Amino acid sequence: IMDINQQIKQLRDTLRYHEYQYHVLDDPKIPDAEYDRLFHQLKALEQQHPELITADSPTQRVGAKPLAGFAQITHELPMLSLDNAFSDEEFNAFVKRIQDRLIVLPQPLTFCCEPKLDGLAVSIFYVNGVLTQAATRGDGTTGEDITLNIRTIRNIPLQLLTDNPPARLEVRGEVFMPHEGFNRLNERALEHGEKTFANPRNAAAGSLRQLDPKITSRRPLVFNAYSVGIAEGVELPATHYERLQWLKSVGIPVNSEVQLCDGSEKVLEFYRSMQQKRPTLGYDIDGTVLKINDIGLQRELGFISKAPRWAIAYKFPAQEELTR
Ligand SMILES: Cc1ccc2cc(C(N)=O)cc(O)c2n1
Repeated sequence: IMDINQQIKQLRDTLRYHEYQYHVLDDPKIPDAEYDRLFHQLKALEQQHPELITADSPTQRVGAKPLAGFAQITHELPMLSLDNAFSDEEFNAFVKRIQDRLIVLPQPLTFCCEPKLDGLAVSIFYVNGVLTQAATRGDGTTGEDITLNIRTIRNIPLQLLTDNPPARLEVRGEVFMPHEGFNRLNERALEHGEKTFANPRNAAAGSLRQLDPKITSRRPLVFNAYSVGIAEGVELPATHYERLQWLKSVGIPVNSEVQLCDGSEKVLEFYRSMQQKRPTLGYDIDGTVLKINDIGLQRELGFISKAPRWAIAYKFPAQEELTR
């Protein structure tokens, strides 16, 4: 039979595995009731042996008491905004600027293409595989420390799923609120005579800015990573797409619509297919993000003041306020 430490470790590993299957691979191996049973088994063991509780245990998602305010955090690498395109012509002009600039022009030019999630950009740090800090994008240079609130988002792992974690890893991505959770939240707010949110983006922002993590914990927030920031003690792949796959392999959720497109014609096909799919996704997007896939080329192209030369957000035409 296992001693308490072994029982606790096995329960934690089992819960982390099932969280990964459910939140990252969308392929749960056990019913929710079984997951809940294991979770409460761990909770009970930890309550009997509080000295064995660790901050990265799956039970430690909700902070104790509300904060008085948010500390400021300065990003080691600025969190940049994206230049916009509003037409095929503007996108093609973006591609032409790249082709004119590149010393060696690969044929075809490969883009990593993704939906542009309409939420809030955040930066999450893992030190030796453990979630240690999270911040809002803020003005791109300085954001707010929302670590306690980020820890409550169920699809963000408190620990990377690898035996060989990087010394330091910064994951950047978007926190958003799917339509189903948004509608439920507003219905409940109406029933309790509380204020409702105008749209899922505002609801996500309001939920992340709560000083009480217990409130954030009750909000249906989801995170999808879109890039790696700081990475120390790990050899990252040479393309953006492979880096996203690597993030998935260590337990970080990545949007399932991300795909590679060779050449601008295929990119415009992706843009149109996302526009078609938009009403069926179950969450708000306001366009697509199209990036040069090769990291070496990204480096060669660099940034214009605030935005990268190697990426563009091709937005959809503004829609009259969706009657959801
Ligand atoms: C570099 C960068 C900046 C903002 C981004 C924003 C999104 C987004 N809102 O989905 C996706 C990306 O790949 C981004 N990439």
